[in-house]
Amino acid sequence: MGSQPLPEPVTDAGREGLAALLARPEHAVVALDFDGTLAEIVTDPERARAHPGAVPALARLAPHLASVAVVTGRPAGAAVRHGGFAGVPGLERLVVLGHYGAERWDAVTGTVRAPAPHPGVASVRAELPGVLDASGTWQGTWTEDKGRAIAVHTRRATDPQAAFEALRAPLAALAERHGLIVEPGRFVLELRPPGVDKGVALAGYLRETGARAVLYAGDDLGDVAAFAAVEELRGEGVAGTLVCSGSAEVTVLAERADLVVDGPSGVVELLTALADKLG
Ligand SMILES: O=P(O)(O)OC[C@H]1O[C@H](O[C@H]2O[C@H](CO)[C@@H](O)[C@H](O)[C@H]2O)[C@H](O)[C@@H](O)[C@@H]1O
Repeated sequence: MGSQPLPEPVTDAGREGLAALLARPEHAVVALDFDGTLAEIVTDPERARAHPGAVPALARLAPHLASVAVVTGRPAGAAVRHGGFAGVPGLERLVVLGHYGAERWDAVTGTVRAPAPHPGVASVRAELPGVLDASGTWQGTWTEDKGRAIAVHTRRATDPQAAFEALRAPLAALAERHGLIVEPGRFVLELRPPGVDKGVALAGYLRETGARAVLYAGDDLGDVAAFAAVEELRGEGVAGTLVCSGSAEVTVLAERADLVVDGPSGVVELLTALADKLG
């Protein structure tokens, strides 16, 4: 069986980023979003699982690198569970930055570090049913209580886009009343504490590891902050490659990416190609 061909970034910065990663992988971090990047989008978030090729590819790739990190809006423990990341040979140093960086799971300890919960979440939890009722009947709208944040999903609503648009303003007002922000995503509006995002989380982690190169892959609006952080870090001499896990639902990342691949299966092909090159 031959090697998986390595796709070529379309930008100079992306080509430089990939070349730096391949030249000195021990100084490189590969960081990836979970839903829509490592896992196919499904209608029920509880049923999301890492693409079957994702963990095997990461397990081959990670030993060559400074580190692999998953940077997700999910609670860190949920991402570990849905991803099947715990106890995998090769992923002994994996880190999951959950809740947009508010939580952290380290494979080396198997534990989650998290700050005290924001008090606004409990108030939002109490008021949300009333706000949803007052916003009209969006049949199929569904609430995911993530403990430190609450996500209102419209993917299963009769008109997902209309429900998303109609709920945006009332949920923003509810969040603001209690010191939270709204994080919009793929047919989801998440009410969560401010102060951290994927860019802050990723930049902090790259500084901690002393990485000189990073490849970041994402698919959704929450990943824009991570893209911006990588763009900024290029100015500080960290080589960066930005990968978009492409979908018809979100186009903003594709416009900024050095490389667009075909959803999670394309991400897995890329990870496999990198592992083949470094193996
Ligand atoms: O940062 P991510 O790893 O991309 O997590 C962001 C949100 O992902 C999940 O919702 C998305 O995936 C669901 C399962 O495929 C899908 O049904 C939903 O429409 C998507 O928005 C998750 O449920 C959220 O909690 C995450 O914040």
